Amino acid sequence: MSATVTTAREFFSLPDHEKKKYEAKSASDPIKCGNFNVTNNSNQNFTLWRDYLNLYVHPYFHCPNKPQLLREVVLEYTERTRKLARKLVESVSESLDLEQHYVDQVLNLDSSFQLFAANLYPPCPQPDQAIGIPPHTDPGLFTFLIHNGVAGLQIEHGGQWFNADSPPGSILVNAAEQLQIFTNGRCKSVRHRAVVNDKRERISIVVANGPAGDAVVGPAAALVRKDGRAIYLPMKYEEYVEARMHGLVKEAQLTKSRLHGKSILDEHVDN
Ligand SMILES: O=C(O)CCC(=O)C(=O)O
Ligand SMILES: [Fe+2]
Repeated sequence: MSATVTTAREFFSLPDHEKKKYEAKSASDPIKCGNFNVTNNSNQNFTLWRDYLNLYVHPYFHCPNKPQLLREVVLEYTERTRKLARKLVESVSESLDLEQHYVDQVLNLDSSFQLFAANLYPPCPQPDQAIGIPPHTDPGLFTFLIHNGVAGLQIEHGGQWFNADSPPGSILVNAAEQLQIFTNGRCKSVRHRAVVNDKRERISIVVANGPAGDAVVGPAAALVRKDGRAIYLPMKYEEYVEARMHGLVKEAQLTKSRLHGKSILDEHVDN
């Protein structure tokens, strides 16, 4: 885990012309880096303070060639975390009495869509007027987060923000949006944000573990029968991710789906 943090940090230290090759051109580039160090963009009145590197790592693996060790380290970390994510999904499903076969068939985790993100938050001279990442929930089933030992992650609970800094050597696990949808609202995706500080640079490594891109994710049939209704609309995961990315680009519509311009996580009532 520490090699992953260190090597990802080295990516940000590469000369600009190396990083430029991977500068985000389109939201769906499999390798993209950039920064959000912009003031007053669109509807926000605070500065976004973050450099990032985003990689699609499964089912197809994409990674810059430099720094030298990055490929090897990201490959190992993402393979191992994929196994862990699978175990967690299986455990949750088992606890909800869902058939293993059904879960495999619907989510198709052999082809799971996995995203690796490195976030770099440089020390910020005015941390109370900036934010690393604004409040959001993550796409996917489970998100795993590790960091370089500097505090910054906050989690919302009951309308309040709490520091949620995991101890060194541990992986913080957040339930994400498709888990909420699949469990028909039983596992709530965790709203979180990253704050910045004026003293120490912070690095976080986030792995978003989703179902397969072509999996149509809606509430599990057995849970819908039990609950008498599906509270979310089904949607193909890759379409969801794409729609969401456009939301991210516009900064305004974090979880808006294309479905009637309605957030897929807004409760959907049939009548
Ligand atoms: O850096 C953090 O603590 C949070 C990062 C995060 O939420 C994300 O990349 O989705
Ligand atoms: Fe997140």
